[in-house]
Amino acid sequence: MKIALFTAGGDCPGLNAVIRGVVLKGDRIYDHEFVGVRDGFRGLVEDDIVPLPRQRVRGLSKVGGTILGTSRVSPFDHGGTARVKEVMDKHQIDALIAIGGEGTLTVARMFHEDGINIVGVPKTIDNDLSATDRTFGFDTAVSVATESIDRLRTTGEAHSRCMVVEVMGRHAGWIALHSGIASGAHAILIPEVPVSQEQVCEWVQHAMDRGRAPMVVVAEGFRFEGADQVDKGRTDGFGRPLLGGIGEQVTRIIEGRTGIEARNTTLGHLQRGGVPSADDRVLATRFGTAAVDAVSNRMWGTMVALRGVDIVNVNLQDATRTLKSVTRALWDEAAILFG
Ligand SMILES: Nc1ncnc2c1ncn2[C@@H]1O[C@H](COP(=O)(O)OP(=O)(O)OP(=O)(O)O)[C@@H](O)[C@H]1O
Ligand SMILES: O=P(O)(O)OC[C@H]1O[C@](O)(CO)[C@@H](O)[C@@H]1O
Ligand SMILES: [Mg+2]
Repeated sequence: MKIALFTAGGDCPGLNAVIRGVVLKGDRIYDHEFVGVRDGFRGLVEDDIVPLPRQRVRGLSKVGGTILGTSRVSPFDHGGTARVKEVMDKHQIDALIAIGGEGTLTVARMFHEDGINIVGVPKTIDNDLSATDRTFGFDTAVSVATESIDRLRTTGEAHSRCMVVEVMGRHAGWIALHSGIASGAHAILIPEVPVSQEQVCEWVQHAMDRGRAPMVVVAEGFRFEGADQVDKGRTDGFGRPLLGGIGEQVTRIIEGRTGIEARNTTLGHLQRGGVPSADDRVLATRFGTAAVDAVSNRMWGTMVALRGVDIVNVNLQDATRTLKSVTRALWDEAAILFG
């Protein structure tokens, strides 16, 4: 078979390990031919296709980013499935492997419904896909955030300041929850659990009174009780608001209400860049080799997923139905130690 791979949506550590896993197993076991699509859906509608021989994927499992490039371009603004079929026919491509988050996989489901042979691989640092126990990229993002918080803690302690850290995650609080627990934060603020300004200041004051430099981890999608999400006033390539700015707001509120000096650090894209962790390399490689099995078995309209220690195949229809959110019970477990 001739198979085209593409990566779409935000990049994340491990994408190259998936590409390597697909191509090496596909070449060795099935004798498939591979091509790469440049910049996600942009390359698919603009016919930007490059050869992807096994030599091209050598040593890639430890390399961050994606050798294919990515974008948030929508295929439906540029001819949709009809155009994609045209490009596939021109290159005699039998099947697509879509590596992306919930947005990309939703489009993959639509392609499948329109008769395109496609298999998905879930990725995102946000870990917000319900059909898989974990997505690769998340472990690396949590490690980067945790190391950063550890560093902020020593400077916070030196100055007896409250340090606020804004982390990514879009509408899910997974990165905040995990990095906050790992670093022993005095408050973890997530989109799933709005809390009041009074409560946050009470935790900060309590930590200060115990002789600690208060550490607050806030997810970009958090909002105070009764308030709206804070965004940058700009939109992404698909017209959705870019989240960010809540860390600065939390910092000003803490200073204003408690008189404790506070500083905000927004980690931003540092969480997505650089080398993938060992765990993410392993998961991404396993997803890649399983995806090429799924294509070879013509399991169109499915994606690979982690269940326990096993890699399984799930229907894209089920996989894209709901986001995976942090439960109140999980947050409550962490909240016992706040303040
Ligand atoms: N419901 C949809 N209908 C049509 N196109 C969509 C839809 N959802 C997403 N897309 C297209 O797919 C692209 C990739 O999706 P998105 O930007 O949500 O990233 P993702 O794959 O979810 O990854 P991540 O969230 O980790 O960045 C979008 O920019 C958009 O062009
Ligand atoms: O790379 P962009 O377009 O700034 O998007 C940032 C968004 O992408 C993610 O990093 C991954 O979905 C989110 O956590 C964040 O809100
Ligand atoms: Mg998404």
